Amino acid sequence: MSAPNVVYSRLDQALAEFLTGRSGVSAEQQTDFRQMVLDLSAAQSAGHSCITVNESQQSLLLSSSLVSASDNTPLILEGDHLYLQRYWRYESRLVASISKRIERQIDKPADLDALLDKYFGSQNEAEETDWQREAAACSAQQSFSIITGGPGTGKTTTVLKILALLQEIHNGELSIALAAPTGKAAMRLQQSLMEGKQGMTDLGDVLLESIPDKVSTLHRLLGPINQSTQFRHHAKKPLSCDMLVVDEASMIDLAMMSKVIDALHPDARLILLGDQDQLASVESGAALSDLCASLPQHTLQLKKTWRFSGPIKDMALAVNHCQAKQAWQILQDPAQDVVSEVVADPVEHMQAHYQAYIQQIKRSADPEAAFAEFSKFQVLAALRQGAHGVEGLNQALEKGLQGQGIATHLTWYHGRPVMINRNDPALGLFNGDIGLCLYDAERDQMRVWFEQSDGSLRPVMPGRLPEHQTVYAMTIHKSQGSEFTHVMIVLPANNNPLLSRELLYTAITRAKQKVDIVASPAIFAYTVNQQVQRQSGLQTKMRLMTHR
Ligand SMILES: Nc1ncnc2c1ncn2[C@@H]1O[C@H](COP(=O)(O)OP(=O)(O)OP(=O)(O)O)[C@@H](O)[C@H]1O
Repeated sequence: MSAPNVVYSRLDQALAEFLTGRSGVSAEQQTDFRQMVLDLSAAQSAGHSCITVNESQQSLLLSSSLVSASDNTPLILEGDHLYLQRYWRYESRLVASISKRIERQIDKPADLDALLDKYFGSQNEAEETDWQREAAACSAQQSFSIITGGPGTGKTTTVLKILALLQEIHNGELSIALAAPTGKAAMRLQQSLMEGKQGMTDLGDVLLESIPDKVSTLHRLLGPINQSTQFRHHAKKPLSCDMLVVDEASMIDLAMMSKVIDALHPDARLILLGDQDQLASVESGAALSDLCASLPQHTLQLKKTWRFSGPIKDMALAVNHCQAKQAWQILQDPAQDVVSEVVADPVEHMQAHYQAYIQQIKRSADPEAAFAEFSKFQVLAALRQGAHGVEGLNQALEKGLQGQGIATHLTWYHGRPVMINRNDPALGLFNGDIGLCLYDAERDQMRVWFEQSDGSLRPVMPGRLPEHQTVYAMTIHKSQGSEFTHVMIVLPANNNPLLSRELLYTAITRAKQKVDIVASPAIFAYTVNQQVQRQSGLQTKMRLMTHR
């Protein structure tokens, strides 16, 4: 049976036709076979790694030569989970390499307790547990660990101390690599590490220099091969580092997670940092939350928030704990204006808050000043399409800006903000990077400016940009790994299966100072009550593997 409201893409249909034609099942079974492939293909696009099939479907599937329980057929049936071979392999490889890694015991370093005291202070039994210290103790003795926690819980601070502590143990000889899934996330981690290191000068130059602060994207770390989904580094040609730290790990999809772990030397350590309550990756899999659930002894959750307080934190917690009524009350609370409902027309609200940016670019074409204004406010929409989706909001805003003399009828106009949608390592641009198009009067040229990881700006000619889109509004998915001073969150007017608590939580936690929300009470409550359920066999496989 097909799931309600599923629209099958042409790719789903073509795959179903192709496989059914070669399935070898009887004519009367072909309709059911085709339906299963359609559902599997659509599920994949929706982020699931597999679908669950009942017993009679299993016997039908096993009567086809295209289905087996091992890896040499296009479809794999493992228990009641049906996979496309590729995703089954990613899951299996990931489980096998993590299992090998966690079997490796690291002896407790002799001076570990003293070093933990040095970096985290001594832990008195009567005091509440210092989870940062616990995370460090865990990571120092395990070759695979996950440190999770909401924004501002000290993940970066903790990892910096862990790196210093391990370098002390290893006489500064560990080769450490740092990475994040997107350019933006890499840049944020790099900035936090540089700031953190400035506060640790008493460690001495030699130790500080052994802690890297250059962060690369996962793509760049693995070494992309043009026109291919393969990388230069893999199990047979592993990365040379002794230790890898990956931030924003909730954004890593199953395929990438499997490739990253494959590319690590079997003796290398891995620390994943992330917030397991955030949205899972856009692609298939919810690898971080599956791994956290499967490996509690390797997962440390930081619980105390150091940066956030007040209504943004209260709102994020209420949403995360599925307390729709409390969250709505915070939104309506007249005693605070940090988190508020937008009652005006969303496009007018948006236009009003982009005024500072518009006035800035009218005054000058200085890219630094333009970025400073642009980064103060960002619209995050739940959906791509529709009047309240990214496309509708961007179009309506551009139309409004024409009245202010901004030439938005042109593709490239002075002030157009764009977001890159595809990695272009040769050009040094990555999915999620934001550029501002500014008119250079001296050259009589439009140039698009991008921030680099060291904070400097560089121009690129518009014609050279990889796939991109206008970005006054961006999807919440695209905002992962970024922070903005003030965000405006726009939910659609009608219920939509893409709405979820994780989506809203991710959007709220992007804001540093202020959150405005466009939503009816009913849509808001619906969103808070919906939870993303991703079908995957990762937890089952991990359980089986670790209990062998
Ligand atoms: N144990 C601590 N004592 C005092 N301040 C702390 C502690 N841990 C973290 N902080 C402070 O809290 C702030 C947030 O820490 P940090 O950037 O490490 O959090 P994070 O979890 O990495 O945040 P994000 O998810 O937003 O990247 C920083 O200013 C940091 O100095």
